[in-house]
Amino acid sequence: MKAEVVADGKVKAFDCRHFINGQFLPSKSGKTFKNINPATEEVIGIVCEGGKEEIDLAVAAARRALNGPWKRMSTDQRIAVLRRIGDLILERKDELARLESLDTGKPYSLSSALDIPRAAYNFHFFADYLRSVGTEAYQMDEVAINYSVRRPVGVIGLINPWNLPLLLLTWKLAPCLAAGNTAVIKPAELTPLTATVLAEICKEAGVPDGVVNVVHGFGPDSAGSALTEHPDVDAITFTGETTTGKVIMAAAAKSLKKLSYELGGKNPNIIFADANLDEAIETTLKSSFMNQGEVCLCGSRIYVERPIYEQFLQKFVAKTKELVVGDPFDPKTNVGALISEEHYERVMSYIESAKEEGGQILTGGKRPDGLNQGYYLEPTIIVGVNRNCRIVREEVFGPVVTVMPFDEEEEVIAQANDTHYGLSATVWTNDLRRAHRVAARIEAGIVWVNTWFLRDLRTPFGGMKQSGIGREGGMHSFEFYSELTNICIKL
Ligand SMILES: O=C(O)C(=O)/C=C/C=C/O
Repeated sequence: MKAEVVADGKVKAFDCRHFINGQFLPSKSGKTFKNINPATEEVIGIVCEGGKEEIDLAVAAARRALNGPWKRMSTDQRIAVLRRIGDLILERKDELARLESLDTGKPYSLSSALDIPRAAYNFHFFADYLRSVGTEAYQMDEVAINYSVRRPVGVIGLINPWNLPLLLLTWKLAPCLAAGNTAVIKPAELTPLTATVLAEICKEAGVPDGVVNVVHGFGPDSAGSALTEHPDVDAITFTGETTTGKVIMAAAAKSLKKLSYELGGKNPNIIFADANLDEAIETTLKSSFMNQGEVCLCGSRIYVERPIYEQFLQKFVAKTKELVVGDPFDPKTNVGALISEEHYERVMSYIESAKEEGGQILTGGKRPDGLNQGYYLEPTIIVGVNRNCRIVREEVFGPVVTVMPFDEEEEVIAQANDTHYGLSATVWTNDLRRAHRVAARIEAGIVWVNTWFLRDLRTPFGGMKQSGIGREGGMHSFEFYSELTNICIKL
C-alpha cells in the first residue's frame, strides 16, 4: 500500500481493501464506497465495504492465530515485533502524516507533529511496558500461597474514530498485541488510509498472519454491527460518540463481551483570575480549536472568573481571528477542514441553535471567505449562553466554544459538573491549594492544571458518567487486554 507521493509533497490516496489472514482482499460482495478528501470534496479513492462475510473470515483467522506462532512467541520476541512496528511507523512518518491529513482534513503540521509520532510512541511505550508487567501473590500464613497468572482475553474487536485515526488505533492495538491477543479492526469509514498502511507495517514487522485483521465498512448493517454481534469476539474496545457506544453495548450484550469505552466529552476549561492569562490563552487556543475542535478532550465550555472576563475575551477573540483556516498542506494553516459534509452541517446547526438561544457570535460562525470548496468553518466563540442551552450541554465536536463568566469557586464547580459527560477538564490558577481542591471535585477522568493534552501514557486515561467505561494507559490497558487466574496452593 505504498502511497505515491505526487506534486508538492501531497500523496495520492490508494484504494483500500480488507486485510484478512495476512492478505489484502476485496469484499466477496464486490461492494465499495467512495473516500472523499474533506479539504477539496474530491473523491480520492474507493474502499471495499465489508460485512458479515468478511468479519466471519477475519474472526476465524484471529481465533486460529491465537494458537499459532503468536502464542509460541516469547515475551522478548513479542517486544521486538512491537518495537519494529513503532520503528516502521517512524520510517514512513511523512507518508503517513500526509495520508492522515488527506483523509481527515487536519493540518499536515499537526499530523506530522502529533498523530504519527504518537502512533509510533504508542507501540514503543507498550513494548517497553510489557517487560515490567507482573501479577500478584499473597501468603496465607503457612496455610497457603496465592499467585495470579495472566493470559490474553482472546479475539478483540477494535472500533476506531475518524478524528485521530492512527493515534487512536495504535493506542488500542499496541497493548492489545502486547498482551498476546489477536485483533479485528474496523476503521472509521471516513478514514481508511492509515489503518490500511498499518496492516502492511504489522506484516512487515513480523506479526503472524491472522493476528491483525482490518475490515472496512460502516456501523449499522455492515462490518461494525457484524463485529459487535459476532459470538466469537471476546471483547470490544471503542472510541467514539456516546450514542454509538450505547448501540455497541446492546449488540455486545448478547455474548457478554468485555467492553472498554472512551466516549464523548463536553469538557470545562476553568480560568481563575490569578491565572497567567497569556499562557492560559495560548493553550486555550489549542484546547478549543486544535484538529478543528474534533478532539474528545477539547475544552468547549470556557468559564472565566469575572474580574478578568472582559480582558480574556478581548485577547482570546483577537488571537482566534489570527488563526489561519485553509489547505491542510499549507504550512501556515492552523485549522483545516471538518471531516465531512454531514459533520459540517451538524456543527453549523449547533451554531444556529446557539443564536436562537440568545447567543452572540464574537468571531467565526461561518465558512471563511474565499474557501467555497471543502468543509471549512471559522473558529467560533459564542457568549451570552447558559447551562440550559444546547450549545453548552451537547458535544459539538467542532471549532466552537462558549465563554461564560463566574464569580465563586462553588458556582463554577457546580456548572462544570452539570453535564452527563465526565471525560476531561482544565483548571487555570496559580493558587496551589485551589488547584488541588478544585481538580479533586471535578467529575472527570482527567484534569489538567495549567496545561492541556499533556500525556504520560502510564496514567489512567478515560471518562466517567457517559464519557466512557474503564481506563486505558499503562497497567490499565493490560487489565483490559488480559485475564487473571488466581491460583491457591495449600502448603
Ligand atoms: O492521548 C490519548 O491517549 C488519547 O487517547 C486521545 C484521545 C483523543 C480523543 O479525541
